[in-house]
Amino acid sequence: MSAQLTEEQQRKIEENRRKALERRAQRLGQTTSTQQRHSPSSTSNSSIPVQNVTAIHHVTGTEAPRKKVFVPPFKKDPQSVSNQTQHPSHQKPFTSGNQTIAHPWPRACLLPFNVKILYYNPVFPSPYQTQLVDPLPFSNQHLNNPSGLSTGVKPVQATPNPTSDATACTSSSSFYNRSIQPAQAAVAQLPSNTFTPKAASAKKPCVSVRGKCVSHTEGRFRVEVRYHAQLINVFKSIPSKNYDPSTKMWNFTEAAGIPSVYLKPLEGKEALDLTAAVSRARDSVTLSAVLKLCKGWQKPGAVLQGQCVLVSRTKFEVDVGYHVDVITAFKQMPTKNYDMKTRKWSFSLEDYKMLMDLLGGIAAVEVEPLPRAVILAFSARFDGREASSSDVPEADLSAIDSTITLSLMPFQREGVNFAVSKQGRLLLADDMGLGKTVQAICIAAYYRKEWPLLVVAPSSVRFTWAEAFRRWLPSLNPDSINVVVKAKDELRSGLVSIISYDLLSRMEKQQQGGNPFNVLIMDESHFLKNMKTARCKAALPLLKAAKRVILLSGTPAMSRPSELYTQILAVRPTLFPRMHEFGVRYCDARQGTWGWDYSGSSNLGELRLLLEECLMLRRLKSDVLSQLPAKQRKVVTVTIDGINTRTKAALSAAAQELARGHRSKMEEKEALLVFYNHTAEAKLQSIMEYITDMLECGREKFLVFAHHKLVLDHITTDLRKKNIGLIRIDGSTPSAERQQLCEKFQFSTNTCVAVLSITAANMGITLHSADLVIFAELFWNPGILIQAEDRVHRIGQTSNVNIHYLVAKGTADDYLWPMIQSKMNVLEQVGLSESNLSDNAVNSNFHSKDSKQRSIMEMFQSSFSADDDMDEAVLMAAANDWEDFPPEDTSGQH
Ligand SMILES: Nc1ncnc2c1ncn2[C@@H]1O[C@H](COP(=O)(O)OP(=O)(O)OP(=O)(O)O)[C@@H](O)[C@H]1O
Repeated sequence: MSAQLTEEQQRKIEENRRKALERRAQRLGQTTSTQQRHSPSSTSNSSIPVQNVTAIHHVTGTEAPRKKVFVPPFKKDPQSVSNQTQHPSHQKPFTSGNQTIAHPWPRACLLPFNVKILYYNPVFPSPYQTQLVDPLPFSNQHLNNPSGLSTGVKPVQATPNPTSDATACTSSSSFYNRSIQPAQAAVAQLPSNTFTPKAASAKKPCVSVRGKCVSHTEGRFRVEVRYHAQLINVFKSIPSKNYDPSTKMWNFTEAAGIPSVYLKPLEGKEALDLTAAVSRARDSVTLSAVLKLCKGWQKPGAVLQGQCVLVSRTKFEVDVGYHVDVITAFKQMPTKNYDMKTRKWSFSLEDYKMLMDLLGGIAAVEVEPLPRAVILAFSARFDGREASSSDVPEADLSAIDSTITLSLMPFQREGVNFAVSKQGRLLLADDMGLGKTVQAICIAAYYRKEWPLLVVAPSSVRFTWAEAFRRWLPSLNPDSINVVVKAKDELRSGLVSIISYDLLSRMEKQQQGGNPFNVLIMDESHFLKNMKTARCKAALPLLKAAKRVILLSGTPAMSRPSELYTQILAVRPTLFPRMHEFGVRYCDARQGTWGWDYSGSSNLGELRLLLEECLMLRRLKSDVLSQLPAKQRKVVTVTIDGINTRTKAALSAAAQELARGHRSKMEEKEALLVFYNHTAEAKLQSIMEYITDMLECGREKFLVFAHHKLVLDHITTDLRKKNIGLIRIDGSTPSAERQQLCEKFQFSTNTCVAVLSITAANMGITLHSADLVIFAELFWNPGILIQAEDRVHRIGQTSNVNIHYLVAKGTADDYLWPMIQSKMNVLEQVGLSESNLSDNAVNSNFHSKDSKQRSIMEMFQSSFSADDDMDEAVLMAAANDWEDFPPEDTSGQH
């Protein structure tokens, strides 16, 4: 940096700084003395904020000339600076115990007029940060001050914690890392017996009420202070207030963080003393400081407010109205850029520090700095050091099954690299169908030595996960995969456990007791979006304990940024330890009568950049279309565990009947149909569960194909109950209506689902506004399935198409699916089917190893072989007729 600043630039900076100081001094009616202090020959005081000069030194990288050595104005000379931190008179305790100390100062002088209180600047800490105070994390930005008591204390961003935020804050030489942890600063650098109450009161003639913040219950602090009517009004205005009759004290949440306060008096002994008083001890602070921690704080005298916003990985923009000094400061920045269209100035991040210093010196203007999280995340760029490389290093996957590593598409491999570069903590937000499962398994396998692994997923895909592990990690013993299906099942019985969110919330006790799952995959992690839900409450302790956290969601936030908060917290707890900090910056937080409203959105571009830098990887289909097959089929293993005993009995009777053999071909077909029919009934619940999950996962438009009227009716009724917009086309839909229905689906945003009969709606209609087709049931003729798939996979489709086949174990699907697969492969070989099922979707586990079942399958194949001249209309009629039978007759006799 220093190399880039010419002498002329440095002179201008200095001149501008001096002008600003002069203006401020004039306002304070102290022009003469200030000017004296800033005369080039002066080596003592200055009213420029501490950070300004130190920051400039940092930027220039040169040894600070003597004349620039800044001495805080409340010090008489440099020697007194050391007095501030080392003088024995400061080494007495401020209070004894938690007693409230009555103070003789008049209330109106809670903060003396000549005390200038600045944000603690986590970015450019000054050498005087021994004055930092951690007033508990009382940090409560909700502390509002309608009484008008407030001046002077400004809420500050939390100090970065370099140790806890290893990924973002990697270099100890970074100036971010030099900042002092507020609490530590106060404790470490101020002797515990810094100040006596007597001394404090003697030196603070302007505080009428003195109190302190102390821990109350977990997550709350209370303010110990004697009665003060105006103060009570302030307390009452704080959303998290609570009055505890037993202690007769008010307590508040340690909500959104302002963990430190930096008071910097302009001049005068009182001011000095106040600063010292505030610095007393980590849990003790003048109450005035508490009262000033309000959102609406303004720099005294500031008439123009502005904001810094990150606009790219290397640039930030300052959004502020016109002010001549501001423009002058802007023009001094080496990387300045003015956009004529937006009329905004932007700069490279390495200019941030210098610019903020200059702007800080302009009293009439207050510019909100970039959030702490942004500064942490992009620390190397602020430092002027280029981030080592934007390329993510290649992870060594040699220890992982080659079945998976060799199958990864290039973008999936990049996903794994990204995850490893983030130490296995990430939110993988790839578009739906891009293979998040395969990437997550590969990432988890990279950390295999740290297992046990827990997968939490929507209940409809638990078994699909188990199948995926078997498919992709053949080295994993299948017996070590434990799908938890009942609340009383042992959660930790396998090396890999798979559980649904809902079941997890019913197993809380068990989880708390056991060893942590070091590696955690949370599928459809937006299920965690609401902190108050049971599923989120159950997941949070697991997330806290896990070393690796792999969140998967194609739609991490469905409608507002606040939905991202818990997911960010899960992956990077130190980024925004408190919701309020996140809410103010990205959710346009507004205080209402009943508390804060975080339902809005603000600074979204910056949020995206931040997430991408720290924890999130998102690729859209359009980004990787060239790597994708046009059609991607997936087998979703659903369970029929929840079916009633009657259906279960009927299903097994049908299976037995089919296995009995010795029958005519006609009898065989009938037996197969009965089995097929009972399968439909058995799958009803899981079909609906899967469709519901798809909707909850943000699938906006999709097709559901089924064969039986029973299934079509069930889906339609259930979706209508849920107020989901749908169209239905089956054999009874008049041809004249079909086109209308298709147009409704294509063009209406409210129509989400097309419920279609496999046989009646597999041709002649276009529904390519969707890119997902779900087959709730299978059908023995793959040609018909392919035709049905092509309702979305046709000219006009710009995306790749996902096809999900719902297959239930222990049903006719066990036989139908392999048959469909082999037939599709035949079709593909002759160029009639576009993607190879065995490559993309089929799991070999669907080939039953049971010899008896194999023979049934063969029978199926022969019964429904392409050569068979069976009249499908007859089959269909038989299948549909079946529904008219009362339950007791559905045991296969019809
Ligand atoms: N590299 C690959 N090789 C072969 N098949 C793949 C590969 N990646 C993904 N697939 C297949 O693509 C289909 C979709 O993948 P997957 O279900 O993991 O996507 P997803 O991103 O989790 O989708 P969703 O968000 O809808 O759950 C699956 O059948 C999967 O087996």
